[in-house]
Amino acid sequence: MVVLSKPVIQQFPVIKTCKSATFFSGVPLIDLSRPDSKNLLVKACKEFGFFKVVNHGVPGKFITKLESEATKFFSLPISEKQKAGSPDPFGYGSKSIGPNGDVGWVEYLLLTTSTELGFQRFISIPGQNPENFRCAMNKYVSAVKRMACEVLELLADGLKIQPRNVFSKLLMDEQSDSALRLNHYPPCPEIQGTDGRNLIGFGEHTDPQIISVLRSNNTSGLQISLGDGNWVSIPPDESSFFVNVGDSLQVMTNGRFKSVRHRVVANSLKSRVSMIYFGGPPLSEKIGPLPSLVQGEDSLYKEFTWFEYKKSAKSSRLAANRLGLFEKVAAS
Ligand SMILES: C=C1C[C@]23C[C@@]1(O)CC[C@H]2[C@@]12CC[C@H](O)[C@@](C)(C(=O)O1)[C@H]2[C@@H]3C(=O)O
Ligand SMILES: O=C(O)CCC(=O)C(=O)O
Ligand SMILES: [Fe+2]
Repeated sequence: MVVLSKPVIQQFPVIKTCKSATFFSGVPLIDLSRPDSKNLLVKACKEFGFFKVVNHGVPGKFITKLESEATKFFSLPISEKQKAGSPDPFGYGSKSIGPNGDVGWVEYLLLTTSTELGFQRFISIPGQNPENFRCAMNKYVSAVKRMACEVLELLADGLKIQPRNVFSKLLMDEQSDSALRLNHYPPCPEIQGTDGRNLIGFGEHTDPQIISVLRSNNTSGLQISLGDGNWVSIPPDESSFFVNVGDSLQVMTNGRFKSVRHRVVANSLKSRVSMIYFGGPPLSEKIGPLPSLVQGEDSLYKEFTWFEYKKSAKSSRLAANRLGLFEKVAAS
């Protein structure tokens, strides 16, 4: 008996974005070697919650090494990749994102950066040298974390708040709950010629953590919401990093910085590989608007621990407004 499966386009969410072929030219560009970057950073976080970083100090060889380890992993047969375990919360996932029914044209590895646990998954995978992977991941994560901390310290300076490590200390903490995600979006030839319709690779969402640092190969796909209902496509740049403000930083800055809504659409011809570092606080850390940022204004959010927020995020759909539950109701 021949079993005919439904075309991909009928199995995955599609969106209509006629303007996806034109790239957005307004992405704030932050040159970390320039002395004026702190003010530009603050402006970018207020306006978009998103920016591109150049002169970032992350050695190119760390980037290429981890990308090649990721590519090697994704080219293994599915039965081998599944030996990394399912992503509950750390492991290999394909087409399903999170525990609540979200799907996308993507496969990924989700790993914790904090303990050996992140690498143990690789011990049993034939064709994957765990030591090479561990080394590539360690070097990449340390360098990206250093850059993320520099950005966070410049942001504290730009906001004129003290101490300047008020945000970065959360990532530097030994207990920091940070993660690394390696995403692979295979090309999807079926969508070619399906006029203005795009297959969802990773559906729209905001990142719950403090800051996310994304690097991808030169394949397009990332889009951000401008907050006015319009979505724009981000031109890929393999030598730069893209940074997202996460929900926790939006809360700590009492809404000054915007946690950017973003998504990825699949490409019909080229494969996209992205590597995202999610800088999160320790699980027991209390997250709330910083007292120095609520002087003379209302505090917009209730305080929560990162554990509480993660728990609540875990039971939400990808596109949910997760911060809604923690917003204070304005007094009338
Ligand atoms: C649908 C989900 C996937 C996610 C956990 C969640 O329940 C809601 C938040 C999602 C997200 C988005 C950013 C990151 O990719 C991620 C690792 C995170 O911290 O929150 C994912 C979660 C996931 O894939 O488990
Ligand atoms: O893969 C990408 O380019 C972005 C994915 C993303 O937003 C995420 O993993 O949270
Ligand atoms: Fe994201």
